[in-house]
Amino acid sequence: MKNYGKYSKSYFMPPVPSTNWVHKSHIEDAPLWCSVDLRDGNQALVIPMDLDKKVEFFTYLVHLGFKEIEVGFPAASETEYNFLRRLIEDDLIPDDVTIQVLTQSREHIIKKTFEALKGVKNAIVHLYNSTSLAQREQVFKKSQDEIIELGVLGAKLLKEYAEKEEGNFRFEYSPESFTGTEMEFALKICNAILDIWQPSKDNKVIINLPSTVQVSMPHVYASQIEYMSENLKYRDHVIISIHPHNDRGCAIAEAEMGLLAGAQRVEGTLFGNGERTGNVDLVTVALNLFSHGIDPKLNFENIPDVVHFYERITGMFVPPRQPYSGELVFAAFSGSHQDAIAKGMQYRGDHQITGWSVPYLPIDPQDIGREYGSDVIRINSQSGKGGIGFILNENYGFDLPPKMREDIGYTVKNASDHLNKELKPNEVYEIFKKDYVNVEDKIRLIDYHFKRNGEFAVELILNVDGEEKSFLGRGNGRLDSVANAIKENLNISYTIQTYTEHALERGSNSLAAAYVGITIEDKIIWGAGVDTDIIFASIKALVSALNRKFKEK
Ligand SMILES: CC(=O)SCCNC(=O)CCNC(=O)[C@H](O)C(C)(C)COP(=O)(O)OP(=O)(O)OC[C@H]1O[C@@H](n2cnc3c(N)ncnc32)[C@H](O)[C@@H]1OP(=O)(O)O
Ligand SMILES: CC(C)C(=O)C(=O)O
Repeated sequence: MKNYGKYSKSYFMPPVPSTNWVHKSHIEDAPLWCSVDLRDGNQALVIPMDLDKKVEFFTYLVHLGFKEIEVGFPAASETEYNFLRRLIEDDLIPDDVTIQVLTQSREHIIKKTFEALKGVKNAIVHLYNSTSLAQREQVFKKSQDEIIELGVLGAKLLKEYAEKEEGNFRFEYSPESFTGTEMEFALKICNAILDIWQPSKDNKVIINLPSTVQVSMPHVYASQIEYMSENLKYRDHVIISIHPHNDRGCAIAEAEMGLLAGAQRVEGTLFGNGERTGNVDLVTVALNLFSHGIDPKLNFENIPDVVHFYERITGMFVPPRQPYSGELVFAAFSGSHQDAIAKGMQYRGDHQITGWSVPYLPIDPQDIGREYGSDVIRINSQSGKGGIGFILNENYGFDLPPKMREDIGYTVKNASDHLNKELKPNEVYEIFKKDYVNVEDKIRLIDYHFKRNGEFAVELILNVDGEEKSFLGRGNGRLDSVANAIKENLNISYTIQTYTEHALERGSNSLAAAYVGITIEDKIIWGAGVDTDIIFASIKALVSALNRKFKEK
C-alpha cells in the first residue's frame, strides 16, 4: 500500500492515565438504552423512512422495551416535523417513554425544534456542535473559545425555550467528533455547557460522548470516557452516554469498554444501521450482556421477528454472520461441531442442567426465538453422523442406534456432496425414508402368525419376487423365529447384530420404529421399520435390511 504515509493518528489520549476500567472483567447492569434508529439510522438510509414507516418503527421500538427514543431532527424536513407532531397529537408516546430530538446550535433550528415539541409530556432536547481539531480548523474556522461560545449559545437557547413551554424537558449535549477532540478541550466545553444547565438531582443532564468517527483502538476510547467521567463537573447529576460508530469495526468493543469506563447510557440502533459503517448494534450489546447472565432490559426474545421487521421497514439487510441475528450464526455444518452440540444437548437433558454450557453455542438459540432443528444443525458434505442423527431425532423422533447413525451419516453427506448443496431436514428425512425405512424390493411382508410353546414358531407370509409364499420358522424370540424362517427358505446366511425399537409418537395412534443391523459376510447392513404394530415394525426393519442387501447385488 503505497499511500500509508498520508495517514496519521488523529486522536488524543487523556492527559493523565485513565485505565482503571481495564481491571474490570464484566459489566454489572444493563445501561440506559437510547435508540437512534429514527434519527442517525434514518439519516443514513438511501431513502429515509416516510411518516407511516416512522410511526410503525417507533411503536416497534416501544414494544422492544426502549424507554428513550431519538425520533428525529424536527428542523430537518417536513416529514421529521410532521412525524413528531403525529406522535404528540395522536398521543402515541407512552408515559414511561421519553422522546429525544436533535438540534444544531442555531437559533432558527432550536426555535423550530421547540415548535415541533409543543404539547409533549417528556422530551430530551439534544444539542450538538462539533469540537474536533479538524472541524474547528476546516469547517467552522473558529478558535476553541469561539466553539465554546457556539455551544454555550445553544445551551442558553435550549434553557430559554424550555422554560417557555409546559412539558418536562431534559437536556443532552454532544461534543460531536469527540474522538478527534483534545480531551482537555472536550472537558472544558462540556463543563461550560453544564454550567449553563446546572444539573441537579431532579434535573440530570446527559453528556453524550460520541465516537462520531471511530479513529482509534477501542481501549483509547474507553480511556477517554474514563477521563471525562472522572473529571466532569456535577458528576453525580450527569449521565454519561456513549454513541459509538463502527468505522474500524470496533463499535461493540467501544460500547462495552466505554461502559466499563463509567458510561451509563448507550445510543445505537438495531443491527447497527447508521452513518457509513453504522452505529453500534444495540441487539449485540444487549445480548452480550444477556449471555453473561444480565437482564438487558430490552426484549429480544423473538429475533427472527426483529430481523424481519427491520428489513421490511428500512430496506436494509441483516448479514448472515451478524452476531445473534444473522441466519448462520448458530449454524453448525461441520461434523465435529454437530457431534459436540448433539452430545452437549444430550448431556444437558440427562443431567438436568439449568445453566447453559453447550459447546459451540454461546447462548441457547431458543432464548431468542431460534430453532435447534432449522438454525443450528445444518447438513452438507462437511456434516457427520452426530448432526444427521440429531436432525432425525429432533425433527422426526427417530433415535437411531449409534452405528446406524454412522451408516446413514455417510449416505446423507454423500448425497449432499454429489448434489453440491445443503440438505434441509425434510430432505435428510426423505433420504432416510427411501433408503432405510420399510424398504420393499425382492421381499415384502404380508402377514405373520406366532405360536409359543417354549420357543416361538412363526408362519410368515411374504411376497417374494412377486409371488406370495408362506414360510415356517422357529427361534427363541419372535424376531429370531422370523430370521430363521427367511434364512432357511431363501437360503441366505446372516446374523442379527443389533435390534432396537421405540415408540415414535405418543397417544393412541402411536407408531413404533424398529432398527435392525444384520451381518452378512462381515459387513453390517441396516434397516428400519415403522408401523402401528411393534412386531410388524421389527419384521419390516429386518426385511428392509435384507432388501438393501439384495439391491446391492
Ligand atoms: C454526526 C451527526 O450525525 S450530526 C447530525 C447530522 N444530521 C443532519 O445534518 C440531518 C439534518 N440536517 C439538515 O436537514 C440540515 O443540515 C439542517 C436543516 C439542519 C440545516 O440546513 P442548512 O442550514 O441548509 O445547511 P447545512 O447543514 O449545510 O448548514 C451548514 C451550516 O451550519 C453550521 N453548523 C453545522 N453544524 C452546526 C451545529 N451543530 N451548530 C451550529 N452550527 C452548525 C455550519 O458551520 C454551516 O455554517 P455556515 O452556513 O456558516 O457555513
Ligand atoms: C449528533 C451526534 C451524537 C452524532 O450523531 C454523532 O456524533 O455521531
